[in-house]
Amino acid sequence: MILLNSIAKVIQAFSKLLHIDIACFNPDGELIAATEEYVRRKGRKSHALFFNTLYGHHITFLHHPGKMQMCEGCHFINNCPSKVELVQDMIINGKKYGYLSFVSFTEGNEKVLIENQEYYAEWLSRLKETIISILRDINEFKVKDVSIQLNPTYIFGHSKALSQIHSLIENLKYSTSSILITGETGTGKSLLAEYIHSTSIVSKGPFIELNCASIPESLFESELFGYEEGAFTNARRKGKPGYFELANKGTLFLDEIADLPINLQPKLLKVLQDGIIQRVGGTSSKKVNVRLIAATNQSFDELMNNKLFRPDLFYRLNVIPITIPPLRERMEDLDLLVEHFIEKLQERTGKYISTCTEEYRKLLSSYHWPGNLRELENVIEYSMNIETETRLTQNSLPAYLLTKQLSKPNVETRLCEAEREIIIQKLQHYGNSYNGKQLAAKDLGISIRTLYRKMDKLHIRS
Ligand SMILES: Nc1ncnc2c1ncn2[C@@H]1O[C@H](COP(=O)(O)OP(=O)(O)OP(=O)(O)O)[C@@H](O)[C@H]1O
Repeated sequence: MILLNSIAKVIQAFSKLLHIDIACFNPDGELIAATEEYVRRKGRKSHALFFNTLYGHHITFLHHPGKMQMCEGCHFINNCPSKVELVQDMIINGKKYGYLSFVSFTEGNEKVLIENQEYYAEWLSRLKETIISILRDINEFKVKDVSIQLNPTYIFGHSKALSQIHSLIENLKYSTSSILITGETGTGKSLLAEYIHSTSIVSKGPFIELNCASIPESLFESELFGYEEGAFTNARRKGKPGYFELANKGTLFLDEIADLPINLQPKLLKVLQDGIIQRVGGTSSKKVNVRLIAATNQSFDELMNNKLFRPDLFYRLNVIPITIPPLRERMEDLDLLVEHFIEKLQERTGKYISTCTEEYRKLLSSYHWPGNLRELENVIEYSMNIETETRLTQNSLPAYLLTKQLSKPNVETRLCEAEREIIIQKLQHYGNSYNGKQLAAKDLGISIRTLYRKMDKLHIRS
């Protein structure tokens, strides 16, 4: 759904030149850029299973793909809108960059592609080289291309809190002030950040997302600010742009900002104040124009009390604070969200169920949703997969949810809930990064492996 503006632009140019549709996928089979027609016809589904069958084939020619045996396992089996596809692995020196596909959806184009296979295969190879050279410069799979997700669907619902957030965002259309989004896990902070970008004055620029919890501390500075050639051992020739440079004239979304190492915080503060960055190992400076949105599910009061977050940076980020309440505090929005997720998941599950029974709805509304919207979406996806009726019924709800509804919690359930709360508290305190988990495990007196096992069992997101 996101990103790589430069790849999207190259794809548009090749598509215009060759009069065909084009799609580009990452090594996991997720779409990272495509022509609009491709997205309209085939959506943004992951093609992981299908591509696995193609790995190592170099260029594969698919005529009426939905009917081919090798398409077994693909969502579009027997119902594929593509007439012809020319697919190529993007592999260089054994490193997998993903897949590229030239597609024709019309009969006229189908004929041209079949008759000129070699010509198109040559262009496919050229496009592959161009894209790989871009991907080498960008940490591609953390970056998202807004150019093909112009309108992330954000459901605001009828609750007072969400209506207020909606009006605030309407008011912010022409602003590039920093925003700090807080809220429990799964409340929709990342989606809201994308939505704010897509409705803002910088929406034509890139939306670059960086999860601060996923980057090793030693790489933070070079990831944020980039580096020059020779800055350190293994540095790339010609250096590499950092996230600030990539987000120039657009939005930089720093997710899990509370995990930003304390020694880097003054550097971030400085860039936010003067808009000037200097690459690691570089001597010259560059002015960047970046709108910053940050998000966290941790409490800043606690972090600041424990001297893990600098108050000056907090105030600089918190110019416009937005707090998304947990789902259990805005159950008025549940119906709308259920409808939205059912519709959203039709394609993925291949079930064209459009609603649920009253009983199903009631059971959902009496649950407390610790995982918020993410958990709700997962429950609905589960139900849609196993439901045999034309509406979602209570029979398709996951067992854990039904047990919680039908019986009073027994001692074991209560213990699990207490354990879950304590672990979540510790993770909020120490952060969700690997280091944070190590500290949390130490504090709890368990090994990190036991912590992971418990997180898995108690459905705590790692
Ligand atoms: N208002 C909404 N309308 C529609 N879908 C939503 C909404 N809020 C969240 N979702 C969906 O719920 C899921 C979780 O949302 P998201 O990843 O944005 O949450 P988050 O708060 O950033 O989570 P975390 O803190 O764990 O990173 C996503 O699939 C997202 O699309």
